Amino acid sequence: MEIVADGLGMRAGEVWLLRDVDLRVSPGECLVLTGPNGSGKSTFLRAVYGMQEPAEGIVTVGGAAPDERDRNFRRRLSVLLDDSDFFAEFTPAQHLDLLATSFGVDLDVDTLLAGAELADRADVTAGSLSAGQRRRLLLLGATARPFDVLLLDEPERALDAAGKRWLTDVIARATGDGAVVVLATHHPPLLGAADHVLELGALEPVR
Ligand SMILES: Nc1ncnc2c1ncn2[C@@H]1O[C@H](COP(=O)(O)OP(=O)(O)OP(=O)(O)O)[C@@H](O)[C@H]1O
Repeated sequence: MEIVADGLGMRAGEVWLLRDVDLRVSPGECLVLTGPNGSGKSTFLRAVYGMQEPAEGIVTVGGAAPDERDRNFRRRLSVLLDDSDFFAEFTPAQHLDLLATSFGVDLDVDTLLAGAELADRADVTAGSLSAGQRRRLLLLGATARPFDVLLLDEPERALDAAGKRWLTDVIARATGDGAVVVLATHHPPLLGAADHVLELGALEPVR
């Protein structure tokens, strides 16, 4: 599913966060969004997910306007924008079982948990995981399910050095499988995954 922005402009109140953005991200490619706090990275991700309308121009996903309310659309986009996809009373193994059931896929839960270094945490309630372990579980959930597009907002949050290397591998696997990945980051090494970089931060007043 290709992502296309054509003359895209997004505002926050009386400033343009981004304007006149033209880009095309094809299957197998990764777009990395960079820029300081408040520069519009999350806003761009919300536009791609159809949560926020552009003020100008258009963004399309797979040739159509994105709509997060559309179930078929949501099944093709995997999104990790905050920590909400998380059930504190479920164990990591139960999270992955639930995912396998809802997407009708077989998941090798033990291998996935081992890859995320969560094997010894498989059967404790997720509410008792550390911040970095919780992030690993969320990333695992977002990437173990089928998707054509993966949207990640600061996926490196709370990860240690080994976790960040694992994240890099997970992203490479996703693009290698032909998905489009769009991620916002404050972790410069993730720019190594980028086929395209959108640098935000030139806030311009709305006249
Ligand atoms: N719902 C909203 N209503 C009004 N303004 C908003 C809303 N959401 C975000 N903003 C504003 O838009 C600007 C961009 O926010 P955004 O979250 O997109 O930045 P970001 O680049 O992701 O920042 P960070 O690096 O801190 O995550 C900020 O000034 C923010 O206050």
